[in-house]
Amino acid sequence: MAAPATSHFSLPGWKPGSRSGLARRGLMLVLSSPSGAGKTTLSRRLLAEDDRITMSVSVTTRAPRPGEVDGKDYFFVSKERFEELRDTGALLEHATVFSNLYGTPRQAVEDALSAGRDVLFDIDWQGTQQLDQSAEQDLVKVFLLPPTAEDLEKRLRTRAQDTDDVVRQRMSKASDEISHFTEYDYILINQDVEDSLAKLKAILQAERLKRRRLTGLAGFVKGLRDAL
Ligand SMILES: Nc1nc2c(ncn2[C@@H]2O[C@H](COP(=O)(O)OP(=O)(O)O)[C@@H](O)[C@H]2O)c(=O)[nH]1
Ligand SMILES: Nc1ncnc2c1ncn2[C@@H]1O[C@H](COP(=O)(O)OP(=O)(O)O)[C@@H](O)[C@H]1O
Repeated sequence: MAAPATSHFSLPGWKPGSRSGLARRGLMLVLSSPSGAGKTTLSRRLLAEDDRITMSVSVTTRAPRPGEVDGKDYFFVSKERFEELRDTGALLEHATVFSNLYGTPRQAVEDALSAGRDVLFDIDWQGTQQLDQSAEQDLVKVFLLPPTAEDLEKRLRTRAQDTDDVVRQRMSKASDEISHFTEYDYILINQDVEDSLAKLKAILQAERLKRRRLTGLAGFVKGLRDAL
């Protein structure tokens, strides 16, 4: 006998009320770019508009910029504390960027993923390579490019949070950073924030539908076929 029309809501693997429907593994969305291309801006917008993704808050030995909040933008730590975290395996990946140490706390990422949430990372190419080795299947790698070199410099200057020396240092590293674009799955030329955000959301939506992430799919399809 055919099952009642609503019975698929109780099929294994189907989460009632969830917009995506099927239970799935959380994914790890990485945003990398040369400094000033717009990672922080896009990350904030995405987090504000998508309640299924959590930011991975990195630890760093860099000094806070004006307005940056400890525990929200970064965990600002001493070099000694950073080394202790790194040496006790508390970091999922770590790298030196612009003479400062940066790393991703492991526990928060594992907790979010096991709760079925997605995690957003603003990390450089070195960290991305390390995540690729440990979590390739869960990783979605997006690289942002500035539309022009002039735009990049203007953005670094209008952010007005770094000294002239720091801006110069970041501009001179930009070409090296950009050379890693081939290691990424998606490229966004960040000319217009709204347009880039729409594209980033489209990437996320499509990646969430990848068959291999849908842990509830086999049970759902089995239930569906049994009912046919
Ligand atoms: N590998 C790695 N890179 C990080 C991490 N956190 C931040 N970064 C990168 O470090 C670089 C400098 O970051 P930041 O000092 O905030 O400067 P900004 O990119 O100009 O905003 C950027 O490329 C970040 O993506 C981390 O936990 N791991
Ligand atoms: N598409 C864009 N068009 C114009 N300005 C932008 C755009 N994206 C970001 N910005 C500005 O550029 C500066 C650097 O952006 P930010 O998000 O801090 O870059 P990143 O995190 O990659 O270093 C900020 O002042 C930001 O408001």
